[in-house]
This record gives sequence, structure tokens and C-alpha cells, in this order.
Amino acid sequence: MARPRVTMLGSRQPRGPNDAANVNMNVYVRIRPLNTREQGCRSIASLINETTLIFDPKQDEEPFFFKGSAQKQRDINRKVNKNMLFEFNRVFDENSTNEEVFDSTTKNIVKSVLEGYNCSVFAYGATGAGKTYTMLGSPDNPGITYRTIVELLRQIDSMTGWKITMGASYIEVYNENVRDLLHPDTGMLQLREEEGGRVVVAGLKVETIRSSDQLFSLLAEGNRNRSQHPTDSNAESSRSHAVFQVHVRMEYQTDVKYAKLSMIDLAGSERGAATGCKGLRFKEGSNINKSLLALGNCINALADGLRHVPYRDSKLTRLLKDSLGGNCQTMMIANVSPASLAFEDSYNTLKYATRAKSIKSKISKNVLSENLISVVQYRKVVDELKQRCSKLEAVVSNNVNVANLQEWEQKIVAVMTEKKKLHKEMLTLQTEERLTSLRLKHKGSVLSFQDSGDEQMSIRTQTGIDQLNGRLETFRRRMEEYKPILAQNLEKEEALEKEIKQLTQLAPFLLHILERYRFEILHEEKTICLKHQSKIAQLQAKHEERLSAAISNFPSVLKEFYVLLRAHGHLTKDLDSRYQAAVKAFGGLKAVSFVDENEELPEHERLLRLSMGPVHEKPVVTEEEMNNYKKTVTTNPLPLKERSQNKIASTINFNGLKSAPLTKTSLKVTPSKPLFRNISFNKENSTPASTKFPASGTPGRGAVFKAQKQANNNSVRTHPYGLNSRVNKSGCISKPTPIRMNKLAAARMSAAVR
Ligand SMILES: Nc1ncnc2c1ncn2[C@@H]1O[C@H](COP(=O)(O)OP(=O)(O)OP(=O)(O)O)[C@@H](O)[C@H]1O
Repeated sequence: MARPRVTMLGSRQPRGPNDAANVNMNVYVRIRPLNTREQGCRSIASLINETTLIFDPKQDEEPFFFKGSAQKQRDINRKVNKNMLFEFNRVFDENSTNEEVFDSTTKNIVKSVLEGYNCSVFAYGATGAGKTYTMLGSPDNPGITYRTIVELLRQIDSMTGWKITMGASYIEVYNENVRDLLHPDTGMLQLREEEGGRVVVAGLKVETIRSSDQLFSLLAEGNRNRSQHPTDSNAESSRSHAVFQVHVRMEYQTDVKYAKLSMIDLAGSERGAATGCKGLRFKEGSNINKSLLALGNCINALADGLRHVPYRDSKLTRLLKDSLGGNCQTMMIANVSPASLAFEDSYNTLKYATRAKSIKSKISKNVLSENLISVVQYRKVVDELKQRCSKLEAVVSNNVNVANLQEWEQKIVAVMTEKKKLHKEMLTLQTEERLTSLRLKHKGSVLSFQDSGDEQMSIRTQTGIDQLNGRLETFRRRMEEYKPILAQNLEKEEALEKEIKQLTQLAPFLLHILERYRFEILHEEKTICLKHQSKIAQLQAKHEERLSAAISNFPSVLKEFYVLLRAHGHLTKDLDSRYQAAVKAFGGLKAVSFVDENEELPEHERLLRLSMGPVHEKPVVTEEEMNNYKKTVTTNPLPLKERSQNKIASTINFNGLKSAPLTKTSLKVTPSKPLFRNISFNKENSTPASTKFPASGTPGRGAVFKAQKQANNNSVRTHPYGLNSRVNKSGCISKPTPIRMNKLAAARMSAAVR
């Protein structure tokens, strides 16, 4: 025999069916024996070895004679043989039995199914090529579907400890319609694409399998319902594509797996002329061809690695989407006739089978969601804990009188619950008492300021203080009431502990419970204390904030009063020294600054300095002298102006003590500028041309002003120290008022006090 021309279509795929991850489709070829119609035909397909077949081998050429002499050229009337080698996972020849086919093909995928991989097996080939014989066989010679199920059940039987649930469905695609072969009454079923692209048959009933017998009877029943009609090529031609599916769910402790095995017997491709079909049969054939053509296109697209695979072109390809390009380990058994009569069909089948070898699938185990596993795990943990609990209970009940234990426990609960309550109430009272005391202290400090201030405010403050005192009294009284109750409870607790310690068996348990309660009470006390501290801190911070705001005003207000008193000659020695002490004390507070300490003095202060000289030169009187003076003033019948003039005049005599003589000063007020600004001071020339003192020789307090006419036209001026002095047109202060506080000063004083 001539060595064949080796035409390798596709690459060799030596992978076994159990390979995981990226796997190629496993393709097998089965050559059936010649049937009666084909007897005498030339064989076009034969086995070279287990994995290789030769198609249309080159025949030994008989010598070609022309005019009696042998010719070197071949007979041109004869067709050139293809002489092609095809290689597959395995090739079965005419003598192979279904058992052998099963052993080398689907027997191996049973293991994969039980590992959780989806698996599909489909028989492909022209009509009458032996697909149904291979897949279903006959009762005497069952096909690989039956054998696979037997093997599946056998392996499941050996899976001890596993909880296995099985279901089966059987459908056919006939004339592009999907039917449930196990429930033919349900009519045509629709295909539905779910999220993620998975195609499901809507309304398909999956029968739960309870026994192997039931599974086989379902298979047989489905086969009976399948559309079969005789054709010229095949007396029992299957006119539909049939899909038998077995669903397996496996559970073992935390392992939950799910797998689906699909056994697919396709209708055979056919040529109308070969099958001799007409009418309805012809229509069937057209639909079969249409769907197989779509299948061929999908195989080509998948083999070429194209992104778009035309699954939607037919119901068959939509159904096989998962098996062809999804998470599925798939094997194809291509059936061919060896007869030269089926040359084209067999050649096409081999070409498609070769293309199918290139199809790669990405497969993974179907392990159910983590959540479900977690639930299973939790259930396991709970079961374990329950077991431990019951064991412990058994141990305890052997050694300890449980009823007695519960009785003692109740005693502890009673005493300690009371203790908890009492401690909480006592601590709450203590907290309130402390907070009220603090509030009272704050109020008291305010009251001391208000002695000489606003009467109404003083009354309000006093009322607040009285209320706080009342509350304080209540808190203290209730605390006193609680003390004996607490002592009583403590006694009870100590007595109980003493009793417990005498119970030899129960003591460890009960003391543990007692300690737990003590710890709980301690924890609660700490929590209350923390809250209390936080409240105190908040109250204190609020008070200090208000105090510092008030203090910040005090230096300037105090200074103003000091200057005012001094200007009117009412500053006693004691007041002065207290003021100086206050200045010193405030000096320590960085945030507070006295006007005296600044070089830049406010305008009013400068004016007074200018008119009265430096602070240390001021007349200083004792408290007694001041009191005497007050008496004099109050009994003095002179009008205010004169009284003022007399008082401020240099001749005022306080019990023989003379006030320092006032310096005559002249002030020139620049008209365009505000009053009291840009003052020119001339000690030598005390009477400038533009300024005149009043002729009376009574200089008034401090100075006599003469403003320019423009400024004097609207000359009612308010003295910055509340003197309410009026500057008349001649430049004299018309109404100097001694020690009368104006509204502004009064307001500032009370604000500072508040
Ligand atoms: N390997 C084989 N050994 C013996 N007989 C076979 C073999 N394969 C097929 N046959 C016979 O060939 C005939 C046609 O086979 P089968 O019905 O399986 O073809 P098919 O491919 O399913 O055809 P169709 O597509 O029309 O249904 C049957 O009578 C069957 O018994």
C-alpha cells in the first residue's frame, strides 16, 4: 500500500477529559460497519492506529494500457484520491463495540462530573451514520448514555458520607421547536437567556431521580416520545436533536458541588436527494440542515477564536451554547459511514470534527457561593457548640445540684441588682450636689459685685442663689437617706459571700458570678464618674470663659473710674493703693494691659494727664478725709457749677491738706480735626492769642477750652468722663458736673460686673 499523503488538519490534542482550566474539545470518530445498502461500496475511511484514520486512501493503480502497452500516466477518468490522515483523541473502527467506545470516552468524564465540572457529549454525523446507535443503542446493546449513567450511579454509590441529589430532563429540538420529552403535554418551550448569557429552557421540568431504575425508565420514555421517521437512508431516522441532561448536586460537610451532564444526540445532516424526502420530511431535513449549518458556523467561529459566535442562529446552537463555548468539558463523537456512497457526508463530518478539536473551553468547578458555605460552616459550628454544651451540662449535673445552684444564683442576682441600683442613684446625687455647689460658687462671686449695682439684678441673682441652695439641701438630704440603705446592702452582700464560701461544691461557680456582678458595678461607676468629670469641666470652662471676658474689660473700666475719682479729688489713699495693687496683680495676666503701661494713651487720658500732671503728683486724701469732704459737699448749698468750681479749685482744703495747684494750660483745637485731637500744648505761654481763659480766675476743672467758631457752633460736647460738660461759644465749660456717671460709663461698669 502506498504511503498516505499526510494532511494534518488541526493539532493533536492529547488531553484527557479530566483536564481543568483551558481545555480543548475532545473529539472521537466512530466508523460504523457498511449497511446492507452499502455492500460492495469502496471503503473510504479506515483506521491507521487508535488515533488516526485515513480518508479516501490512494488505491494501488492497475497498469493503464494504451494500444497494448503500459502507460506511465494515470487514467484521467479516474478521480484523484484524497488520501488524507485525520487524527483525533481516539478513532473507533467498524468492529468497535459500544462498550469499547464508552470505556474510552464518557467513562472518563463521570469523574469530572462528580468533581463539579459540567460535561457534554454530543454525537455528530450525517443521517444514518450511527449517532443514535452510539448514544442510545438498543436494550441488548445499550449506548454510551445508558452506560454513562450506570457508571455515574456506581461512582455515586461509593461516595460515602455525601448527600447526593439528582434530577433529569430530556428535551428535543424538532423543526426549530423545543419540546419536553418527559412531559410532552407541556407543548413548545421557549428558550430564555439569563444574566451572564446562560440559556435556559423556560418551563422545563426537571424530574427528581430517586433510583437508578427511575432514571432508565425516564430515558426510555423520552426516547419513545422522540420524533423519529423512516427515511431512505435510515429506517429509524431521528428527525430531531435530543438533549438528555442529568443534574447532580453533591454535599459533604462544607463542600457543596453542582454539575450537569448533557448527552446530545443530534439529528443527522442530509442531502435531500440521498434521503429521498419530500413534503414534511423535506421540511424537517431543511430545518435539521439549517441548525447543523449554524452548529458548523459556531464550531468554526469558536475554533478560530472569534469574539462573535453565532449561537443565536438556531435553537440548537442556543441550547448548545454552554456545551460549546461555556464552562463545560465537552466531547464530540463524530460518526461516519465508511462507504464511498457517503463520501461527501463523511468528509464533511471529518472536517468539522477536526475544526472542533481546536475549540477551547475555560472550565471551572461549580462550587456554590461562599455565603452558602458560610451558612453551612456556621451550622457546623453551632452543632459543635451544642454538643459541647450538652457534654458540659452532663458533667456539671453529675457533680453539682443544678437546682441548688440556680437558687443561690438568684440570691446573688437580688443583692447585686439592688447594689447596682443604689450605687447608681447615690452617684447621680453626688454628681448633682457637686455641680450645684459649683454653680452656687459662681453665682456668689457675681453677687459681691452687685452690692452697689443694679438692684433688680441683685434680686434676680439672689433668687437664683436661693434656688440653688434649696436644691443643694435636697440633694444632701437624699444622700443622707441613702447612706443607711447602702450600708444595709453591703452587709447583705458580705453575709452572702460568707455563706457562699462555705458551700464547697458550688462556691467556685457562685463566687465567679458574684465577681462578675462586682465588676459590672465598678464598670458602671467608672462610667458615671467619667461623665461627671466631663460635666464639671464643661461648667468650669464656661464660667472661666465668661470670667475672662469680664476681666478683660475691668482694667480699662477701673482705670476710667480711677481717673475720674482722681480728677474730682475723691481718690482716697486706700483706694489708690488698692488700685495700684490691682494694677500690679493684673500685670501678671498677660492678656490684660493697663492703659498706664502703654505709651500710646487714649486721647481722653492724655488730656487729663496734660491738665492734671502725672498720676503720682495727684492729691491723695485718706478715707476719713474723703468722708468729711462728702459731708461738706452734701451740705453745700452752692449751685452745681460753683460747687464744682470750688471743689476743683486749688484752694480746696481737706482738713488742712492742700491739693496740688493746677497748672494753667491752654488748648488749641484745630478746626478741621475732631475735638481733642492735634492739641498744641505750650507750658511757657499759657495764654495763646487764640485762646482765652475765663476772666473769673476760676479755671474750672482741668482746663478751659476755646474752640474755633466753626467747631463751637455745634458745641454741645459730651465729656468722655461723663461730666456732661458744655462748651459755650466763648470756649468755657458751662456745666461741669462732679462725680456723676453718665449712661455709657454706667453701662460699661455694670457689663463688667455682670
Ligand atoms: N457501529 C454500528 N454497528 C452496527 N450497526 C450500526 C452501527 N452504527 C449504526 N448502525 C446501524 O445503522 C443504522 C443507522 O444508525 P443510527 O440510527 O444510529 O444513525 P443516525 O446517525 O442516528 O441517523 P439519523 O441521524 O437519521 O437518526 C441503524 O440501523 C444502526 O443499527
